[in-house]
Amino acid sequence: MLEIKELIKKFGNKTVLNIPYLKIEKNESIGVVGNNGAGKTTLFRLLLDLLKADNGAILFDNKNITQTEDWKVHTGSFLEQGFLIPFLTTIEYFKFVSTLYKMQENVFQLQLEKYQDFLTKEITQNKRKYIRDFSQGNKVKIGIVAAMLSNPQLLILDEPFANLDPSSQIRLKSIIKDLVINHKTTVLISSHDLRHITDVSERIILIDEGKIIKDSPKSEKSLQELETYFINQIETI
Ligand SMILES: Nc1ncnc2c1ncn2[C@@H]1O[C@H](COP(=O)(O)OP(=O)(O)OP(=O)(O)O)[C@@H](O)[C@H]1O
Repeated sequence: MLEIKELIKKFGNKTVLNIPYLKIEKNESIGVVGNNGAGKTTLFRLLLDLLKADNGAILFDNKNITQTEDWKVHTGSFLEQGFLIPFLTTIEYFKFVSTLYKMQENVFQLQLEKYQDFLTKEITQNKRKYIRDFSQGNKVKIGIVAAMLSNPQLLILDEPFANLDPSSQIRLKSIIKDLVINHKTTVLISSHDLRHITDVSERIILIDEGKIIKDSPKSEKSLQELETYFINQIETI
């Protein structure tokens, strides 16, 4: 589904991402981990064509994402609150998103129904409340649901668990697992929480200073290796 070749991103003189090659197959669930500033968000922004690479290419179904729009309708993402439109109500925003993805009304309604529990009553019952007036965590929920609304082939979420309460984290993990198992969605998620990541991902990619230093299937052993890596990072500070 996705192929990255010779990808380099610099800010000024500093190379913040350098990935010679990475392949992501359809229906993989991938967790991206790494310390602050490692390059996780930069990778996601490049995958979404929100940043221009200094070198290399990203292919979605063999087509360069900078040269075609085809992948956009198959990709759902939520990286940060800048993706939201604060002066809209939740339903107005979801409707806007459904239009972008050319969703039929009945499919849109079914999808909304599916995510009612995750959104919780605070969001679903406050129909006239603007997105700007919701709490940080509830804004994140709205952004995540918008990303999943169209049942995308590829779902990219940056730190989705960070602002969520424990109940919402559990609900989100169950939703992500359902997407992977029942809808064959390809999922790329970053998180600083190794437990959340290993709960929802079958493959874990570790980034350090812009480079992939570990890429392995999830297992007790790989989780231990990750924990050791992060402990060693403390000792080298
Ligand atoms: N617009 C920018 N201008 C300059 N440097 C940037 C810019 N965006 C990111 N960087 C730098 O690129 C590097 C990678 O940042 P990135 O946000 O991708 O890391 P991250 O792994 O997502 O970190 P975090 O876990 O803190 O979210 C950092 O050194 C960061 O300071």
